[in-house]
Amino acid sequence: MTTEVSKHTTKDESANPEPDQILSPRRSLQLSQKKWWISVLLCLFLVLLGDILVMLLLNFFYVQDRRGESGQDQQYKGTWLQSLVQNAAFPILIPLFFIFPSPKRNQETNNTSFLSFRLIVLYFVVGVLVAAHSKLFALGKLYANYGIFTLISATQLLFTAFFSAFINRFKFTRWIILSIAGTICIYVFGGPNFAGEPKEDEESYDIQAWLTFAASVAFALSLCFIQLGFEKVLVKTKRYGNKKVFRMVLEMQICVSLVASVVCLVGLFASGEFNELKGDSKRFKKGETYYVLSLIGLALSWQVWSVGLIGLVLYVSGVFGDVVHMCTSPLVALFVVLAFDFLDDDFSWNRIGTLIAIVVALGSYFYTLHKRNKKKMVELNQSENNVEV
Ligand SMILES: Nc1ncnc2[nH]cnc12
Repeated sequence: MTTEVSKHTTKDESANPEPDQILSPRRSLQLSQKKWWISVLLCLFLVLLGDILVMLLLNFFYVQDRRGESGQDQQYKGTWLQSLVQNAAFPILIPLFFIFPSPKRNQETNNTSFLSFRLIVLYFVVGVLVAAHSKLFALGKLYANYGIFTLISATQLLFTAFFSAFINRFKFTRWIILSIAGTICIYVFGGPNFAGEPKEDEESYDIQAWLTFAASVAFALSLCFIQLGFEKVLVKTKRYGNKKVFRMVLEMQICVSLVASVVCLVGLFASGEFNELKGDSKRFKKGETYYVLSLIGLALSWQVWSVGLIGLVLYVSGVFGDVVHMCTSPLVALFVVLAFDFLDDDFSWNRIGTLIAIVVALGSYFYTLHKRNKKKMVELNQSENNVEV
């Protein structure tokens, strides 16, 4: 399988040995697999942290902004701003991009172009998809009951699996299928409450369904194209040799967010929403300073989430990234229950059940990854034995 688990040793690397390759191939593979597990766990933690912070701050924002009390039709406004906030804090990643190391320079990585035409097209397409799902999810959340939003947005994992099968030639194992099924149940039954829901007489389920379906498709496609970009396009620039390094995640996130932010900025001005910002900040219960601070906090939290998610796509796959994102739902709900006291929210039995189910859903995916790593080790041992004979 080529789409999952980085190819730990390649011909190119053996031609230009780095410290790892001076060790025996077996030890070197062991080390790179250990590094790979640490990277995966770190990205998983970033997705969890990002998901929790985003939902806490979004709830804070919608509790404070009193849009239902304004007397005008404010309920569905402010979504260009929300989608801009989801993407706009990417400049904080630029210093990190220069801090994180690139693979050591060698003949292959020396004379390489920074951007190729295909890479520019990829960043543009993914940027537009990200802007689209940011805007559509932001709108979908406001049109009706959040439980229905969750139910429909659970299709994002089905779409991701479907598109991955074609675009990334993703191979399913029975453990991955179990993990996907478990994740959908966890997401549907364990989700948090959301303070931006409209009053019952304002709910519009039809519009919500279409917006959320479209958002789920755009989100799934963006994950698959990001994976394709890492495996087939970014690799071809040869800037990173044949390695999967964290710098690639930062490059992808910075370039994609730049495009998405431009699209959202155009939307913000073209829709006239920009002129309403002053009124929005004045309506905020805690005052303008908290309005600005909550938006800054949201923008930073979205970056944490995105970097973790794109990291999981790089190290594992788009399907795994989505599984992790959706599995965080009950933990997000737990933090929302602890932090807010609205809608008689409590951590009910179904949520406790989904918390336990996370172990099964993530465990079965991890089992597949562990088996693949083990298979690589066995193959290496066999090839070493063959050489010795
Ligand atoms: N993937 C996603 N699922 C649900 N809500 C989202 N908001 C932004 N991205 C989302």
